[in-house]
Amino acid sequence: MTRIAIVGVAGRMGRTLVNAVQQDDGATLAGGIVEPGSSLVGADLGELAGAGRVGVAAVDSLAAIVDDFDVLIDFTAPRVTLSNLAFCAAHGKRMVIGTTGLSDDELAELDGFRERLPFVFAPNMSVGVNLTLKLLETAARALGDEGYDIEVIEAHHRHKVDAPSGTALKMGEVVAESLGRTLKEHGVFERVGQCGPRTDKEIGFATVRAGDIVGEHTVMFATEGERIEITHKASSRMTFAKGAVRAARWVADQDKGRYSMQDVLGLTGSV
Ligand SMILES: NC(=O)C1=CN([C@@H]2O[C@H](COP(=O)(O)OP(=O)(O)OC[C@H]3O[C@@H](n4cnc5c(N)ncnc54)[C@H](OP(=O)(O)O)[C@@H]3O)[C@@H](O)[C@H]2O)C=CC1
Ligand SMILES: O=C(O)C1=N[C@H](C(=O)O)C[C@H](O)C1
Repeated sequence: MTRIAIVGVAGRMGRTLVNAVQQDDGATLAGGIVEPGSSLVGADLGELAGAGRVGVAAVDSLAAIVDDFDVLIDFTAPRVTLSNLAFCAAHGKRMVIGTTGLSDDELAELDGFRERLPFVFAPNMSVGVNLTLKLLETAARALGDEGYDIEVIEAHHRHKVDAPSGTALKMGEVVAESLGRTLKEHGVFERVGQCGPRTDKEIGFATVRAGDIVGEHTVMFATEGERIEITHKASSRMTFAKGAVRAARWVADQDKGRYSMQDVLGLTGSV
């Protein structure tokens, strides 16, 4: 039985994760962390998540539950996640990280933990998106150098704080790598005013923020006379949460290292 603690347990993903852990026979809910000083300290995690009383109270520090859990699931914010990595590395814990919006420097800092603890880091934990990454690799190899323009379009709820989404960036990276390009050189993240026609090799990104959209991603391959669109639509956060719990059970048996959802799902290859 994997003992799981959830940080950011009052958030959209945190609450969904409580339900996902409760529904998983191989996992047990060992703790939940809210922001320091939060009025939710002491609240029952199940009641917080609308899952009924579970008898585990929210705390506001990892130190308060350090002996209770094996794996920490973290869907919060970049600086919070990096601080939790340091804590988990120092205390022999494992992590599953879904946080997006890390800067290049923050990504380098995160990567530095690969020799200090086992952790899974993925911008999208759904099985569907991770399969889509494989489809994109195949499509890019077949179409990308044949005059097809590549655009990535994503839509999310009005509360999302980072853009483009981590998933959109990952999709762009997979396509770029398959074609020997980089997003640094070929990514186009803004078009406004007299920006001129598109160049052949650019990979464009477009972002929608509206209402309660859970998460939608399309990669378009367009040329004269036809257009191929590969789309994934999430309609419930439970798809991410179930993936994260699966990753937590998996990482509990791994050696130190940084892993992706491709590793968890056994989808071999470069993504
Ligand atoms: N990889 C994946 O599959 C997915 C990734 N995500 C990513 O997960 C992240 C969170 O998304 P979402 O749940 O929608 O965001 P929310 O804002 O709903 O949740 C984040 C939570 O973290 C809490 N928090 C902030 N600082 C701390 C701290 N120091 N200690 C404990 N808790 C803290 C916040 O508390 P407070 O409200 O008090 O500020 C909030 O409850 C985003 O980066 C998002 O992109 C989302 C869905 C799927
Ligand atoms: O913030 C969200 O909600 C989501 N974020 C992730 C991302 O940035 O890709 C994954 C999912 O699309 C939902």
